[in-house]
Amino acid sequence: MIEIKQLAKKFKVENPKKLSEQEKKDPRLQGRFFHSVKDVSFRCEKGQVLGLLGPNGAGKTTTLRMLSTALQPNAGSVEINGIDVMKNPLLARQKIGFLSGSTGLYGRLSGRENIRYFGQLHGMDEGAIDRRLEELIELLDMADFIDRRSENFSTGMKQKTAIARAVIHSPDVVILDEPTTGLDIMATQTVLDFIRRLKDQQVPVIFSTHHLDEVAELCDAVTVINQGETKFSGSLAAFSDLADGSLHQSFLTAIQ
Ligand SMILES: Nc1ncnc2c1ncn2[C@@H]1O[C@H](COP(=O)(O)OP(=O)(O)OP(=O)(O)O)[C@@H](O)[C@H]1O
Repeated sequence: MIEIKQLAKKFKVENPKKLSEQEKKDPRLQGRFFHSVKDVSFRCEKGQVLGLLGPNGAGKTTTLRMLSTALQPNAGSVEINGIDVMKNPLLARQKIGFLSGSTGLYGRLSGRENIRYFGQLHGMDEGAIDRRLEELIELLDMADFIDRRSENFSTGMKQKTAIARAVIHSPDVVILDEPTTGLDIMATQTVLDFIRRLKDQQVPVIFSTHHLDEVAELCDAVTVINQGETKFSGSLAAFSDLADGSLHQSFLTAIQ
């Protein structure tokens, strides 16, 4: 189980001229600080998939980066199976698999070497890495390209490699930032099937997306954030009930 309560994160605005027109008008801009996340709370139980929704700039990536320990929150708490992530970041990192927006693969290494390297960083022995790699290569349909240098990978190949790398250590919780963005229909389906399999294995998955069809297909729970605040958090059924069965309309109702 993962629970986050009242998370907040502000960034110092180093150069106000670089802010977009939208950001200049955003009420989260207060003096020299932009309060990207002001009050975000949600909870994802064992075996649940939670979809994190919100318009561009709502604070989804910032929230997920705090969950994964990549960013230190200014306020609030994150707990994974009772462990306080902020007090135990090293332990938490063992428990979390995090796919960030930028895949950041080492181009000179093959897909397999990229994934293997992360297994080593997690302290796995070579036999365990090999076994898990074979499983992931099959699940994510990577056999055709896994031994090629990753610098020439397509977007889909990069994303699959990055997902495999994020979960090589069989984490207790998986956090995916827009895992299907830029993928073709088949690669998207492979990634969605992979998330479904994690759910079958009782691993909680939190993923951000702009695709409501993915939410309908996969999610048990939905959290909507807008301008850095949770606007809705509940079951998919409750989200659907916000409007007359159209998730698109539910989303618009939630952010208003
Ligand atoms: N390091 C930073 N410094 C300053 N502002 C930041 C920083 N990181 C994020 N922001 C700002 O915080 C806001 C929220 O950004 P975030 O990337 O979390 O949104 P998002 O919901 O993931 O958006 P999208 O759907 O477009 O990916 C944006 O206005 C962004 O410009």
